[in-house]
Amino acid sequence: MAELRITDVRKAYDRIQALSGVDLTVRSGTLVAVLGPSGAGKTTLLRCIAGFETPDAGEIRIDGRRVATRGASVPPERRRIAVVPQEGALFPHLSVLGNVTYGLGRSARRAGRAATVLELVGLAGFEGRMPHHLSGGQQQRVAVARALAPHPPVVLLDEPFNALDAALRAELRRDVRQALRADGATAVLVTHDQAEALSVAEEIAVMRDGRIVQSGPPELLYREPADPWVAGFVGEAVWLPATADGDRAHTPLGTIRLTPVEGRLPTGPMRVLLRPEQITLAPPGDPDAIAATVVRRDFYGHDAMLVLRLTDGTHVTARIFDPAALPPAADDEVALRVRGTARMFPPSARPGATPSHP
Ligand SMILES: Nc1ncnc2c1ncn2[C@@H]1O[C@H](COP(=O)(O)OP(=O)(O)OP(=O)(O)O)[C@@H](O)[C@H]1O
Repeated sequence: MAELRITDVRKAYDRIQALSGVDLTVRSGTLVAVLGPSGAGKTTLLRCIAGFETPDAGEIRIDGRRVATRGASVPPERRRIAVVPQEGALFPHLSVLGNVTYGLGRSARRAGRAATVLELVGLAGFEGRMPHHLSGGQQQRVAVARALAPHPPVVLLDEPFNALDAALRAELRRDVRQALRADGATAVLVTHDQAEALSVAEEIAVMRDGRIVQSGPPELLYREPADPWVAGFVGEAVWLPATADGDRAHTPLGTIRLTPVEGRLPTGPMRVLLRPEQITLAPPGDPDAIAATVVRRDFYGHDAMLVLRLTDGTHVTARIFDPAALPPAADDEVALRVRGTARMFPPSARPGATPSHP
C-alpha cells in the first residue's frame, strides 16, 4: 500500500480535453471513488494512473516516487498497479488458484498468499474451480483476489460491479470493500453510480468535464455539496426559493435552519437545498406544520417517495420511511415538517442533474 498523489494532470486527445487539471490524493490504505457522468474523464484518469496513457502535463506520484510527468512515464509493469476491470479479467484455461497465483513469486506462493486473498474475498475452498464454473459475482471476487495477491501499491477498480444485477452488486461491493480494508489496500474505484460511491468509499472525488469539482467524505458531499450540480449528482435534491435571515431562511416550507457556508450566513434572497428524507409527515396538532396536497406516490417497499404541492404551487419530493403510515392516494391533504438544516446557494444557482430514485 502506498499514497497516490495526482497533481494538475492534463490529457487531450486531438481537440478533446479529457483531463483539464486533475488534483487528487489517495491516502495510504484508503478507498477513494472517482464519481462522474459519462465522458467526465474517469477512464482516462485511471489509464494515466495505471501507465497506459502518459499525461500531457502534471505529475503522478506513488509513495513519493514520480511515475508520470509531462511526456515521461514509468511503464505499467514497473508501476505494479493492479487493475480490476468490469468483467472478463480471468484466464479461462487456469483454475481459480492458477489465476490468483499467476505472476506471483515463489516465496509469495509458499507464504500462502493465495489462500489469504481467497479467504478475504469469501472464496476459500474454490481453488480448483475453473472460471466457467463460477457465477459472474464469483469471477469478480477472483479478479479482486488476483489483484490483491502481489501486494500492489495501488488497486484500480474500473466499474467492477457493472455487469451484475442489483442485489448481487450490493453484496459484492460490501465484501470487496471489506477485503480491501482488511488487506490495507490503497484503492481507486471508478464509477458513475452515486449509491455505489456513497456506500463504499471513504472519500469521493466528483469529476466533471475533466476536473475534480469536489472531494471529501460521502456524508460531507451529500450534506454540503459545493454547487447545485454536485448536489443533484450525488443525490436527489429539493430546491426552494428562500430569504435568508441570520441562521434561518423563510421558504414555502416554512422557516428552515441554515447550514453555514464556510462559516458564514449571508442574508437576502437564496435558493436552499433539502434532501427528500428531510421532509416528513408532521404529527397531528403540530403548530408549525405546512399544508400540502399529494400529487403522486411511488412505493418502493423499504420507503416511498411523495410528490407534494404546497399552497403556493411549489412542488417538493418527500421520502417516507414508514410506507405503512402513508396517506393512501393522490389528492390527499397532508401536513409536513422539515428536519435538520438546509444548504443555501445564490438565487441564480441552477439545479444540476437529478439521479433517479435508487
Ligand atoms: N482514445 C481516445 N481518443 C479520443 N478521445 C477519447 C479517447 N479516450 C477518451 N476520449 C474522450 O475523452 C473524454 C473522456 O473520456 P473518458 O472515457 O475518460 O470518460 P469516462 O468518464 O470514463 O466516461 P464513461 O463513464 O462513459 O466511460 C470523452 O470526451 C471521450 O470521448
